[in-house]
Amino acid sequence: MPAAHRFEQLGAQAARLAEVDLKSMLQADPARAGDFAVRAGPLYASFARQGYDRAALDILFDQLAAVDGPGRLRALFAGETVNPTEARPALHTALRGDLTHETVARDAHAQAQATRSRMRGLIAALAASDVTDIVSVGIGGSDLGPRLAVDALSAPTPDRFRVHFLSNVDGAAAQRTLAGLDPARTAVLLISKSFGTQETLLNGAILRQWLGDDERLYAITANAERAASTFAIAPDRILPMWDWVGGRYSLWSAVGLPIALAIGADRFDELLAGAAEMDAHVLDAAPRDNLAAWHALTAIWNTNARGLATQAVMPYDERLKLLPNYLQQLVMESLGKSVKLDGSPVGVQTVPVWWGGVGTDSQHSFFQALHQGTQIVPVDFIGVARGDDPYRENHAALLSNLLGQAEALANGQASADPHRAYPGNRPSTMILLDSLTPRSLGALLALYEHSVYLQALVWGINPFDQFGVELGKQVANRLLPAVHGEAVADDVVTRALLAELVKLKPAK
Ligand SMILES: O=P(O)(O)OC[C@H]1O[C@H](O)[C@H](O)[C@@H](O)[C@@H]1O
Repeated sequence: MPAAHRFEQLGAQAARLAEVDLKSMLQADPARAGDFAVRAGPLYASFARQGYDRAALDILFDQLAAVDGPGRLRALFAGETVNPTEARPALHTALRGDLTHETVARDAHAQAQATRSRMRGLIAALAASDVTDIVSVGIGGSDLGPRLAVDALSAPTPDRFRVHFLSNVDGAAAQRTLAGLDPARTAVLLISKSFGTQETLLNGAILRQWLGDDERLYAITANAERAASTFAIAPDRILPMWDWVGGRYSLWSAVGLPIALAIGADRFDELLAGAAEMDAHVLDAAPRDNLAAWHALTAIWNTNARGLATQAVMPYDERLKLLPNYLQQLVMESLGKSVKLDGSPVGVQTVPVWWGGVGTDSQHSFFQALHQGTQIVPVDFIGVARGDDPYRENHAALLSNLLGQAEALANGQASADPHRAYPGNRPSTMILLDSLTPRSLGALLALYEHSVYLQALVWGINPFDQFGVELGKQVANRLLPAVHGEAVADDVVTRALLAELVKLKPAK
């Protein structure tokens, strides 16, 4: 059956269920609470509050079968060219496990292992030195994953190194990062797959000058030549990346060095092991027992059957507050496409806008709109069973808020006063972690990676390229002389704005 017909079938299911609300679906079929849930390693996820029923789920799982989900997962792990527009495999799974006997994946895994032993050597050398602070310079995939994992997994007071991140090209970011740091006790990591990223090159130049000494300057890159030529970094201080690892899938590689410095090499290995455990689950579990399949098909349901334009992610754990930022890149850079692999239009909606914030803070800002606004926003709630802080009453309150919000969104509450009525019927997925550890975080992030891959299969798009980010960079580069006042911009609006910038700039 052509893809267009499959999406029409989904639309018909949504139309059939349009007048049925979650509360009555659960009343009619209370076994959903147990049946619409999947456990995988340290994670448990409940999809019981999504607006599909068993018949609609059958159609959804048919979608995955129609695009050979299991076969295409094997192709990903085996190192087949799953990124055809750049003629590359995407072997992030080989960075953390050894799940295929194919030569390409085996070689990738061996290179990753060799690099991890070099990382251990570097960490040991830095630990034996006077260095107390690490500045990690990178942006996008060379920043968001390490930043999230360091924030999520660091002890309340640093074990050995204080790790700082510098990404924005705004000089204020460099100024703030460096304030209070001592160059003699700081090591700098320049992380850039391409070593051609403007932000990282400019900030790298600032940091190199500030350090005044190349000894504590390191690079993690797939372009060692450029790191050596532009920053004179010696080969023993350059760790490799490879073109078979996408930037937003790279925290498992040497890009994760800030993580390993912050939490130790053993715990970094546990993060990889947690991801590998999820990889094994996703590869081996039948579609109906497969957490990534459920998660991906839920996204397809909300986007294509229900036409929902945004998706929120709400971690109820302060340590996961950067998860929405990380997922915005992983999901939206991967799935923000409108053409299929063959260049033809997808013909249906692809990625919704991903956004979110930490609970409970978000309850006091935008949850009003989730409960009573006109837009239906599906939510991924993320909770952690065991808290690690000493404040047990706070953790109980946190969990009751997590459960309470999801329940209130689903069930609503009638009132004679329309201002005080809660319509309910607002869908959410609940993802629970046993505790926040390297293992569970690794599993959670790998789950999202695989969900993204499966969504891309259903839409027929390439989740591993990101040509959309290039044009803006090119135009910005062209405009640099005009910003310096050395050229005139071609575009009439840009020209007017540049003139206003000159007028607005206060004289010193
Ligand atoms: O690691 P780099 O080559 O410096 O790239 C950093 C980031 O910038 C690019 O523009 C892409 O949008 C990202 O996918 C990438 O992670």
